[in-house]
Formats: sequence, C-alpha cells, structure tokens
Amino acid sequence: MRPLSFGGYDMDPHGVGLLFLGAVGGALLLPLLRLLKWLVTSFWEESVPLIEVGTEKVDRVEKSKRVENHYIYVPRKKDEHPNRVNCYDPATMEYLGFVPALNAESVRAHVEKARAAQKEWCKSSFAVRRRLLRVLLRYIVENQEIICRISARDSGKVMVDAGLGEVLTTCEKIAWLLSEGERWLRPERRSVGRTMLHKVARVEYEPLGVLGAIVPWNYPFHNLFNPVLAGVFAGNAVVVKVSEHTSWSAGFYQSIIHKALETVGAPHDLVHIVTGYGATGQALVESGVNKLTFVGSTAVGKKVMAAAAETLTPVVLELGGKDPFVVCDDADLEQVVSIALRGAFQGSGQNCAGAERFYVQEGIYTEFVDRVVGSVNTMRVGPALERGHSDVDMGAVCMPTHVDHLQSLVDEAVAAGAKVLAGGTPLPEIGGHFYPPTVLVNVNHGMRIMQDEVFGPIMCIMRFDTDDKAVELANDCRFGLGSSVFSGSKRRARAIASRIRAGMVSINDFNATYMCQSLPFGGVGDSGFDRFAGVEGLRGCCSVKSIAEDRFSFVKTYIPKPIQYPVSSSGFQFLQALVGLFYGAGLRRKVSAGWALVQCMLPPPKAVETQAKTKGSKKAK
Ligand SMILES: NC(=O)c1ccc[n+]([C@@H]2O[C@H](COP(=O)([O-])OP(=O)(O)OC[C@H]3O[C@@H](n4cnc5c(N)ncnc54)[C@H](O)[C@@H]3O)[C@@H](O)[C@H]2O)c1
Repeated sequence: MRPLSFGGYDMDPHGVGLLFLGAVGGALLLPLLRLLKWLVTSFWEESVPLIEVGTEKVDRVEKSKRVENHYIYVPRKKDEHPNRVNCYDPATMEYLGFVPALNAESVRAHVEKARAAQKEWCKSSFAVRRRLLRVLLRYIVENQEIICRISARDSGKVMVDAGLGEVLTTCEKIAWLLSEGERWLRPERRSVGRTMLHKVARVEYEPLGVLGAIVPWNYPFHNLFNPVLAGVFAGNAVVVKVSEHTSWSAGFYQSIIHKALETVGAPHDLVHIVTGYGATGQALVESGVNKLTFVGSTAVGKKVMAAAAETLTPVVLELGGKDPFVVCDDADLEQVVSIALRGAFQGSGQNCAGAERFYVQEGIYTEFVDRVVGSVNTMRVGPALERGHSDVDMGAVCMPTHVDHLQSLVDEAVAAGAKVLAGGTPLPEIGGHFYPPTVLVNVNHGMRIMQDEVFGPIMCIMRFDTDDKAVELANDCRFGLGSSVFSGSKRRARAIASRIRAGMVSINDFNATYMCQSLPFGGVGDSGFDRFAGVEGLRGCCSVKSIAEDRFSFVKTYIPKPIQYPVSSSGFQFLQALVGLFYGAGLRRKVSAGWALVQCMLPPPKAVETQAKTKGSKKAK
C-alpha cells in the first residue's frame, strides 16, 4: 500500500485508518454512554412513587364557574382588604377565592419554622434530595394538564404557554439538578499557589439556612418551583412570597411540594409559601432569611435592596428586561418569523426575558414585517379555558391596570409617528383583561415604548443597515437581560452577540439559554445582578467555605525565626528575600533571593551581635 502524505509527512494508511476509527469511536462513545445511562435510569424511574394531591378545592371553583350568575369579581379600590388577597381569573374576571395577606409577625413565624426544619434537612444525603426531585418530576409529568389548567386560570395564559413556560422549564430544571446538582455542590479542590505548596486547598458548599424568594405572577408554577428546587437541593429551607395577582394557585402547588416532602420523609416545614401584598414581601426581606432572591420589577427591586441593606441580607435581583432581537439579512426567515412571534407573544408577552425590540436589516425588513403581520392577523385571542385549548392562541394579561398601560404606550408612540400594522386597541368585547397581539413600525428610541419595559403582546420593529448600527441600537437601553441574534453566518452572529450588553444571548434562537439549565440566568444594568439557575445559581444557594490544610502530616507550618516575636532585625530583609524567591523575574534573581533568604535564617555573627549589644547599652546610659 502506498503511504499517504499529510503536510509533507508520509503516513502508513493502516495508521490513518486506525486514527480515524479511534476519533469516530471516541466521538460516539460519550453520546452512547449517555444513551445507556438514560435507558437504565428510565427503567429505574418507574419505581419512583406517584404521589396523589387532592384537587377538591380547585374543582370546587371550576364547578362554581358553571353555575349561572356566580359572583363576578371586578376589582375596585373598596374591595381591597388589608388582611386578605382576593383572587380572580383575569380571562373572565370571575372570583376564585381569597388567601390571607400575612403581617410581619406571621412571616417571621413561617421563617422560624422553616429554620427549625432546615437544621434537620441539611444533614440529608444527596440521594434523599434526588429522590425528592424524582417524586416531584414524576408528579409533574403525569399531571401536566391540571398544573397548566390552574396556572391558566390564575394568570390568564393559554395551555400551550403554560406547558412551555411552567412545565417544560421546570422539568428541565429538575433533570439538570438530578444529573449534575451533586457534582457542582461537592467539595472542590483548588490550586495552592507558590507559597503554600505544602497545603491542599478546597472549597465546600454549605447550605445557607433559610432562603427567601419574592416572585411575580407571570409563571405562577415555575416562579414558585424555581427557587424551591435549587434551594432545597442545596440543603436549605425556602420561604416564597408569591404575587398577590396569582395567589390562588399557590395553595395547590404548595400541596404538591408538601406531599413530595412527606413521601421522602423530609420535614414538612422545609418549604413555606407566604401570601400578601408588598408589605408581606417587605416583611420577608426583614425577617432574617439568610439570602433573598427578588424576581420582579426594577422599581420594587430598588426598595428590596434598600430594605435588605438594613440587615445586610444578601440579595439576588432578577428584574425587568427589554430584550433586543436582531435579524440580519442572511438569516433564515422561515425559521426566524415563527420564533419572533413566540418570543413576542408567549404568555401574552409577559416575560421578563421577552423579545420587545426587533431590529431587522434593510434587505429583509419588508418581507419580515409582511410575514409577521400575516401571522398576527390569524391569531385568536380569548379565555382559553372557556373556549377550548385549540381555539385560542393568546390569553389575557394578568394585571388589572395593565391593559390601560399598554394602550397609553401605543397611543403615545402613534402620536410620535409610529404606525400600527396589527392590533393596537383593547378588546373589551371579550371581557377580562385582553390586549391583542400588536405590531408597531416607524418606532424610534425617543419613544417610551422603545425604552420602558412593555411586558405585553406588542412587537416594535425597527430597521437597521450595518451590524454596528444593530449593536448600537441593541445596547441603547438601560435593561440588559436576554437577547437574540439571527444570521446565516455563525461567525457574524457571534461577533454581534459578543458586543451586546446583556446577561444572556441566544444565537439563532430565542431564550435557548434558559432551556440549557446549566447556564446561569440574570442580567446587567436595570435588569439586576447576580444569577439564579445554572451552576452559579445553585452554588449561590450556599455559603462558600474555603479550607486549607497540610498536604502531609510531617510537613507543618512554623513561623520562620526572623519574623517570630520579638521580630529580628533581619525580619524585613527575610520577607523581601522570600518575595524575590517566589516572584522575582528570572532565575538569577530567584537564586540570589534564595541566598539572601538563607543568610537571614542564619544566626547573626557573634561579633556583630556583641557590638550591637554594646551600642545599645551605651545609648541606654
Ligand atoms: N428577571 C427575571 O427573572 C424576571 C422574571 C419574571 C418577571 N420579572 C419582572 O417582574 C415584573 C412583573 O412582575 P410584578 O408586576 O409582579 O413585579 P412587582 O415588582 O410589582 O412585584 C413582584 C413581587 O414583589 C412584591 N413586592 C411589592 N412591593 C414590595 C416591597 N416593597 N418589598 C418586597 N416585595 C414587594 C409583590 O408583592 C410581588 O410578589 C416585570 O418587571 C418583569 O420583567 C423578572
């Protein structure tokens, strides 16, 4: 056989064949092993108990809704009661029930109960914590419908939006914690540097104690499970303050968690949910929790941070967003348009990491806008649970005053020259809080709609010419949470992505970073700081303890003679020599520093010592 020539080298064809087989085998081995592990665990997963959680309370509400003339709750100022939160379905305005608005004393009592439970739970093994997650996962997978129905009833979203934002994300989070959680919380060896070669160093991740979380209403199930899963897995207790706008569902979701805790023999009080208005949230900040994650608006985030400063409670702030969505002229429009629509209208646009600013390059601008408007005109809006899942594409907005707010943003933009191509006016005829999917063009950054977080189903589209301009527009915003860049050239998309000021960028996708649960979630600027989710978020549930100890029992630290008390006259020279030895530039300097070090360690010559003593005694005289 003739030898093969590569870059001037002759190689044996058998060797090349073997090398090729080795490379292919190596590349396939990892996925094959993963597949095997997945198959083995799939068999085993069937033995995970399926818990039963009563749905009577929820069913009662559903039934009462079928009774004619049942109470329709129209929120008015006088209906507000300081001690209770009234709950209603934003898609129909029907009354769902009420939950207590807890005062500071009750919140503290919840935190103390959680603290007692955590003392027991922190001793649990990762095997028990994984079992808890498996029980939850099994329940969620087998009860997706009821979980989504309750979320839809409480927040107004449609079932598909709930399936994506509540169930899929939560399952992925659990799956990641199951497969990698322990690995990232195990003690981790660290390097010892130059001066501590006789030591070994490591960090240990210890549970913090009781974690507090204050969450908004947009995903009532996921927002609640998110802090609980990572917090509890890391050995903490968790107290969550749910939003006053979606408190009805919290009771049911809490019962899932409690049933799972009971099933694995974990303390019932490990997870608490507190309900109420802003004052209840503030009480949680001041309750002495060991760390607090706030997920909500920037304005309230500032208040939370100020209150947390009083007790030096560490805070994670996950605030608003106004994500840019950049579409270059070489992007695959077929792919981009459907993603753009989901990015804008998922959950009626009420997503912290929601695409709000669409920047589309000139060459494809018109086609992009035409396709978007064509699709938006086919979207059906309404109360999904009443009309049937398959008849509605987009549900209600959750907060009572939000429709007026959205309209004022649109009106202001139109007055300043924007053009509405779809939607743009409320839909009072449907009842409930509905705003149609809306498309606006001729917008600019001087308009409030391009600067403030909209948090609603409004797509604002602007054109750009160069990549530099796209980056400039994307970064001209005080928020910096998520972002998306689409281009047929990965290189070009990466170059744009690397210049966007944001906590997360998805290339040729929207919010893909959140589905990779190993990645942290969070933003910069007015979007807050620190991270939840991913390795960083999981470790953020811990107190990080640094430990250094002797590598061998026969090598110990002794303070060198020259710097022992009383410090010798050569003490500082000794340190200079030590620094020179470890950090001096070049071998020559290091050797001479080493020699100086040895000299400092030697006892001073007798004569010099006697002279010094005589001088000293003369001075004293
Ligand atoms: N970055 C993220 O991860 C993320 C996720 C979802 C939503 N959000 C943001 O949440 C906002 C929408 O949610 P919202 O309207 O419920 O936000 P919000 O800030 O009004 O309320 C959030 C939570 O804070 C509580 N709260 C109100 N005043 C408080 C105070 N003084 N002290 C402590 N807690 C207080 C509320 O009761 C609620 O539970 C949007 O800005 C959205 O972008 C961010």
